[in-house]
Amino acid sequence: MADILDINNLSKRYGSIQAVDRLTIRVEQGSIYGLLGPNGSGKTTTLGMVLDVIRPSGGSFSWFGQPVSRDTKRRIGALLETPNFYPYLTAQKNLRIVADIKGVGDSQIGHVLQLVGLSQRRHTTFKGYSLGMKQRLAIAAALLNDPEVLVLDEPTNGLDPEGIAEVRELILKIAAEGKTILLASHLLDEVEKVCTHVAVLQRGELRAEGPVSTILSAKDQVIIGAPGTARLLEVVQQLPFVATHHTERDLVHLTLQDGYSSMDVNRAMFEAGIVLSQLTVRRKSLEAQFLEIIKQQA
Ligand SMILES: Nc1ncnc2c1ncn2[C@@H]1O[C@H](COP(=O)(O)OP(=O)(O)OP(=O)(O)O)[C@@H](O)[C@H]1O
Repeated sequence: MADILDINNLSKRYGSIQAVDRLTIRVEQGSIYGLLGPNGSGKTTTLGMVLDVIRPSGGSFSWFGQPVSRDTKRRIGALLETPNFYPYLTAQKNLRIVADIKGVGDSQIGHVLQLVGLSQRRHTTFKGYSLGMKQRLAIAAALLNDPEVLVLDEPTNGLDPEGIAEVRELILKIAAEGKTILLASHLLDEVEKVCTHVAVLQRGELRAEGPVSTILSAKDQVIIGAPGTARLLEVVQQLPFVATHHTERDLVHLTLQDGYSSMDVNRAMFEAGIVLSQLTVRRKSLEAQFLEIIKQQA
């Protein structure tokens, strides 16, 4: 897959605050890429830099293999904050104004209204829209120039559950049209439901990156104990299907590679002549997984 966006050691410092610290990520064509992190982790600053509205302190990035330019910007649709629409004009008229500003003509208006599910309400004035509809209209505006990439900052912020569901569905629909999407979110649940890839940020630093299915997979933890922890640990270290392990008090905590279960652990221990005094499986929530990623390197 071709790279849409390449970010290389990108940094931003505000006085004593290192908002983004040598961030390196690649966004592949066709992905829905989530920047996930708590408030203040540098998501908005990162989006601002790649959209050329915030000047980096260091590092570089390229869009479609090229430095940022008017040409590359034309291929990107972005929604960093809720845009101002005219409250007393209809959705359609508002989009006409945006199309005019973007210099793209009216040809896409019907299509984008359809895409965001507002065709039926195109003659309603903006002030009569719910927050969810307003957000969808804003996304429609960002799509007017038929961009290859859509960049969204916290796209469901402030919406009610129905609005959140609508916007998430819309993101998937836009991606299904072949567009690449880069979005920032502090909601783990959102990234898990919507994104194909994720970069976890904390205090401006990259903590984990990759396909959502591997980074945020909520793996079970197998906890085992036996008299003689040293020998137990020795055997654990030789098991090829153990993904991670650590010791807490006298117990060894394991995560296993896909396709293996506590039964395999039990069998392997038995074969090594170890009789386990404890074997427990702890289901790990996604939330716990995320907190662990952040905690690991804090
Ligand atoms: N213009 C600025 N001047 C000084 N510090 C800033 C500025 N913009 C952002 N920061 C600081 O940089 C850090 C990263 O902020 P940023 O807004 O990028 O994070 P974020 O992950 O998008 O968080 P949020 O979801 O709260 O917007 C924070 O500590 C923030 O206070």
